[in-house]
Amino acid sequence: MAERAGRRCCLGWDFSTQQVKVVAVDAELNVFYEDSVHFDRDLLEFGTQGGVHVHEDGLTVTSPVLMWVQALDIILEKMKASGFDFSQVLALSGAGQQHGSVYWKAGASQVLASLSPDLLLHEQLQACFSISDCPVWMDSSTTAQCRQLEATVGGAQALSCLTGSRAYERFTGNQIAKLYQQNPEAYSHTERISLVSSFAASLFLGSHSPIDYSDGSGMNLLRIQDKVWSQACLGACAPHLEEKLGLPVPSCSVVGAISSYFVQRYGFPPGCKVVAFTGDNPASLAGMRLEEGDIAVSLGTSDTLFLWLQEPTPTLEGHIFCNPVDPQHYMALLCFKNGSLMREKIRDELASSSWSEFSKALQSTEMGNCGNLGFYFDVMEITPEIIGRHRFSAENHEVSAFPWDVEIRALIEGQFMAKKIHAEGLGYRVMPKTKILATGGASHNRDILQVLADVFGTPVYVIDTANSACVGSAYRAFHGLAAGTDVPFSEVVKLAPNPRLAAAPTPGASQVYEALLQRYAMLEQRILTQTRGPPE
Ligand SMILES: O=C(CO)[C@@H](O)[C@H](O)CF
Repeated sequence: MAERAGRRCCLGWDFSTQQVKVVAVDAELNVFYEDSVHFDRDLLEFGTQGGVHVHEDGLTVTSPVLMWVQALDIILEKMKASGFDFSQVLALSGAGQQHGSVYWKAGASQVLASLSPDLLLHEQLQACFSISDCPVWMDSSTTAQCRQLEATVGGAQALSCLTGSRAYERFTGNQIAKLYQQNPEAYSHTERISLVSSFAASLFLGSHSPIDYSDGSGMNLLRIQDKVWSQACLGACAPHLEEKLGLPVPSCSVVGAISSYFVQRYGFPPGCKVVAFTGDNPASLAGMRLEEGDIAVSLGTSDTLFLWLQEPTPTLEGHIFCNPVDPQHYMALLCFKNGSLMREKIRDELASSSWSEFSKALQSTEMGNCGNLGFYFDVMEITPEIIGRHRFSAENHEVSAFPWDVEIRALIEGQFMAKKIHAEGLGYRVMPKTKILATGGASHNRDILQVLADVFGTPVYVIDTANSACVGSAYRAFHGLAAGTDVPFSEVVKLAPNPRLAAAPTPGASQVYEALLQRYAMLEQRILTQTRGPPE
């Protein structure tokens, strides 16, 4: 993309599972430069698939830290070769895949502080890590450590109230516990443990960057109410852990100025500020400019809900994180595994694999589906843990089949009623100004979005989130420039392009779904009781 001279800007980085990506955003919040390096395609020597190595046990999943370092070298050299004017960069921030962890070997901080501008980063950091393969969010090898952690603090619900989530295998505290137990020598040679986000920030800082509150909430270690490490959780995972983590900081913090390496090698201005990096999902919330009371619904293979919460109600489902743009508030993530996976299966089975036929079924059936309700989980659902297809008549009798058009509406209404019910279980409440931001493949189907608007009783907007973590990071960098002035994030990003209205709730929708939602919740509990016994 051509670069106009003298364009003051901020950079937003994303160290995601499959690539490192960067965008440059100008003062009018226009994205005018973007680039990326794909690990599988551009760094073949590391031999990753989807950016990771799945180990023989089928549970352990890691990524090579030097692959991430080398990817940054490649992008910066590409930007330099393209004539990008680094001298115009006022600040930068970034995102990293959540939960992953990087283990810096003793002495690394001295190397970071004295990098030679004549060499690439990866040529100088080869010996700076006590383990070269970092556990990432797809790892599920720490079940024993999860049970130990929950037992230490009084159970799963107690851990959720403390840290925002019950113990999850991918969460960093459990990964650190596993490393300490299985490789104590590497652990003892580790001077600092970073998340992927704070590791990336450290490269730009030339020193160890602190972990921010929002990404730190994905570790099962941070007390989300008072934003300090939980001594009980630290002690349950590994000794001397607090000194290896450093103190967490507010996500909007300026953590320092860019290191001289980048000034001398690439021409960044010495005063270029580094704003704390955060997790990819918190950065996406910033990129979507979610506000209090809003919901973002990512309709992909699995569906993900991003919620903005004032007062969270931690449960055994979903995750509560500290909010990345408002230190007083929170965000929540809820994952529904049977997303497009089910929508496409039912489309193929009943609508001749045609979305237009699928839409006709939604257009020809009425809101509330004459009281028919369905639960469609061909793989074990996460929220809640149910599997199979379950259909109920208006009289709550389980039936074996619905007419094709009733089945299609029952699928979509059921998916969205589940989202509303479980979002409210986390403390979410629809507010008068609430809007839903829909993203992902299914957000291109207006009839599906109409059902979403009707079930929630709120307008649905569509927004392009292709670069949401990067763009959100650039927005957070601009917000960092205003640090100390109490300018709210929403004020900093008000010039950004607005989402487009896609569907408004049908008059009378709230009345229809108020009763149906209660039945759906009751029947969901009935299925859970039948499949796993009465609640504890
Ligand atoms: O584990 C996750 C969130 O809890 C994933 O969305 C990772 O952040 C993806 F990188």
